[in-house]
Amino acid sequence: MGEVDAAFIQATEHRPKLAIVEADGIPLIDLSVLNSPDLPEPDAATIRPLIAEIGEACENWGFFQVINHGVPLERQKNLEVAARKFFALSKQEKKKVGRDEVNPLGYYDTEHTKNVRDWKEVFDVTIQNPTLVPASHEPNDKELREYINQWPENPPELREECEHYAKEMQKLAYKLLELISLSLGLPANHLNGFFKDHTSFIRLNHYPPCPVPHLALGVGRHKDGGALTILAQDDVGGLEVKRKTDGEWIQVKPTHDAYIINVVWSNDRYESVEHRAIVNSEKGRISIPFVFNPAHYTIVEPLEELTDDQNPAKYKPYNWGKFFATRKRSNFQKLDVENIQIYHFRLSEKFG
Ligand SMILES: O=C(O)CCC(=O)C(=O)O
Ligand SMILES: [Fe+2]
Repeated sequence: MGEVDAAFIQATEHRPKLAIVEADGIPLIDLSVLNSPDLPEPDAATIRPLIAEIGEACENWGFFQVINHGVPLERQKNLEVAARKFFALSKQEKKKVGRDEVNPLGYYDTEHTKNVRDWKEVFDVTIQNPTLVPASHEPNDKELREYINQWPENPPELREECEHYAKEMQKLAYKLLELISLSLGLPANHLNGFFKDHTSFIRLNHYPPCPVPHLALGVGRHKDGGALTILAQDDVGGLEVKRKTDGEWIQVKPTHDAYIINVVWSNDRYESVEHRAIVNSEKGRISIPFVFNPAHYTIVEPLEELTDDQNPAKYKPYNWGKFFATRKRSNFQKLDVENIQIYHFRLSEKFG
């Protein structure tokens, strides 16, 4: 292995099989009925089949892809090009916008997932600039801190491309939230209140070619922490999703002009799914998650409408900002305990 730091090496059971598992991919859902300029506002009967499809995809997979989503392709492509230019700069240039203990936005190349180092570098941007978050994870500390974007000098267009892209992602996120609400039998705007002062962000992921793709991962297995992730990937491929039915890792093949949607919340009715990214020895890869998060003061708890005697709440209420602050803190260093995850807020099985 020679030049590869042992911090990157996965335990045997987590190493990727590089042979592709041939399997039905995650569901592909066509949103054209929402976006066709020829149609008037879609009425309930027109979108009913779409809602059923979304409900099924969430229930069976927790992941799905959308096409004809209304986001102009050039928004994504332009951001990808700008991201590649940024990551091609020298380490020294990139570290000028490096993240630190005070401001976790910007460039970072030593993230660990489950205590193993990821074979990647990232650039994080918040959408509401500045974003307010709790200064510490201590429950009684009410102090807030501002996270502020750090823009590199080069490429100069990175900022504008991120901002354009963020606008499109917000539009798509609200559409998806409405569809998801409807698929849960709730009014379309039911979830919007949670996202009034949302604290969403965009991450640019770059996975450089890796000399030991059978031993390391671009990002180790994890569940996303926000409410909803909208992920764009380039045409290299590497995303794998753990299939619920048998625990097999399934590749999400890159699909032209599609976004991958990962639904994270809803009292386990729709369970967030584990996923990871594998790397390869030849090609660098870019992926761009947009993570839709509520405001820091939001108390996240199972919706009353989704709980009853038969389906009691499976999570304790928790403060979103404190959860986020704790997670950010533990992402910084290799810790002896596992990084905080949503399931740490799960009530014990006897309530579940
Ligand atoms: O690169 C990918 O396809 C997945 C990235 C991811 O899961 C993440 O950044 O949370
Ligand atoms: Fe993820």
